[in-house]
Amino acid sequence: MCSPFILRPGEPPLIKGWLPYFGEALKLQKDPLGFMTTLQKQYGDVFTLFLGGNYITFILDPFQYQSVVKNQKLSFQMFTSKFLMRVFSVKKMMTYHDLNDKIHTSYQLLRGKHLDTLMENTMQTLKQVFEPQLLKTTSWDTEYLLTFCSSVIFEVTFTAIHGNVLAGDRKTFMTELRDDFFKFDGKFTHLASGIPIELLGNIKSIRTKLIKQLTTENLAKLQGWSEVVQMRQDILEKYYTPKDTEIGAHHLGLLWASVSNTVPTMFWTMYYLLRHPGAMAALRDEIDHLLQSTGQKKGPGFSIHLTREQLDSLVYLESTILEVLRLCSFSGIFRVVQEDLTLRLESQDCCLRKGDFVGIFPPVLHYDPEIFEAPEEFRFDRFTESGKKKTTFFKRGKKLKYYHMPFGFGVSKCPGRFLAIVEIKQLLVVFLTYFDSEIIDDKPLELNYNRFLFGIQYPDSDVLFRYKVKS
Ligand code: HEM
Repeated sequence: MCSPFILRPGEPPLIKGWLPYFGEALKLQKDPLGFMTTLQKQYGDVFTLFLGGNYITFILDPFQYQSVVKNQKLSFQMFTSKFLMRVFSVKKMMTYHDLNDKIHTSYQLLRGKHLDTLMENTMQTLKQVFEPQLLKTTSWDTEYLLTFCSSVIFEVTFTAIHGNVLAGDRKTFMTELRDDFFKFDGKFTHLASGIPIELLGNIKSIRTKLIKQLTTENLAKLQGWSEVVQMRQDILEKYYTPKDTEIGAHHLGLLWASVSNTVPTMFWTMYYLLRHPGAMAALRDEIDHLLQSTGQKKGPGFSIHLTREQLDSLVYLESTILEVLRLCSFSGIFRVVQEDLTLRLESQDCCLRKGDFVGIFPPVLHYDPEIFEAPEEFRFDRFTESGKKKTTFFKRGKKLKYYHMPFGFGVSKCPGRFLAIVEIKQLLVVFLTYFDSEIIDDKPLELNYNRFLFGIQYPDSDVLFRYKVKS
């Protein structure tokens, strides 16, 4: 869009703010939901916001999302290529569009029977992580909850997807990689918003180090790559020479996608359970019942084994995770307008300009009191009905197709969603079966909106909790 900006007929109302470049970004970051719902009351379900140098037309009515999903002239690829370049320094996606398509085909290896193998690997790593604890006496261990979740999720996910480090170096390798990863991840929104990496202290050298760890040569030192990494590598080798470090940048992208949202989801799930003993007790009951009905006794060592179907039968466990995602996801879903066009919505036609963005902001849906009663409250059984999974939610008396969108939608829907949920379920089953736990800092936490528009939000501080092997 050219400046000074003059609205053309058919274009939605524009809210520019007074700050050059940032526009309304600071207000949105301070209170994303409050700000968006105020604008919705004032301007309706369709309006354009000027944010960080971009014009983004938000469509807030969930019955209109379909028009965005179906429109072929709204591109996700253009959005994602720029993002990969800024954050991970992956350059080839900008020019080789078929590379993106090929990589997408590899994501089928994150579901179906392939997921069973990933689950097996996850259980093996959980065993490695927790077995030493189980052999300890029953004294309490005190830890920070976010630190605990980051460490376990990083190790479990990295090992399931990228493989295992040969014994000996394993712990040192994992600790160093994890620490570098979270330092890099801490500056992720800066990078995504286009701040040059040179202005971010030592992040450039940390990113270079991470990329190097994941180049062809170093990846080859890991054992048991998942099928998705194997296929990604095969595809990349057709586009790059084996020594090209950009291969490592692609793998860093996958590592980031697999860890960065799973960690805060795990954190909030544990946190809500620790602060809601009724929910914790209901989940323990559900898990105990399943273990009994599958003839599994909790012995002294680590012996649980559950299939995917058995995990899926834990409806209260799943509902708890869905509820956490509803409360803590502040992702935006974006598409780039490829040419001037008119989006036909039920209530109006909406003219859009080439190069601008269309955005959907699911938190407005997730916190809509017409869809979710008392939306601010954590209700672990919200996604259950008569002991079964609940999938029908209504607005204006009409059944909603989209009511829960922490994983995005359409072409960009998260391909790792099944793995993320299974992994969190496995960790919770292990943790609730073998350990008693208590929160120590019983202070209420808030979401820190540093990553608003990008996934699950982190808490504004860490909290202490303690756990011990059940006697
Ligand atoms: C609770 C955990 C997770 C959440 C909330 C989450 C959420 C998301 C969201 C919102 C997107 C972007 C959608 C968009 O821009 O429209 C995405 C993309 C992606 N996610 Fe996840 N994700 C999670 C875990 C995982 C895991 C475990 C993996 C494993 C590999 C993964 C792999 C990916 C990939 C590869 C993409 C990019 C897809 C593309 O380029 O189209 N995610 N995820």
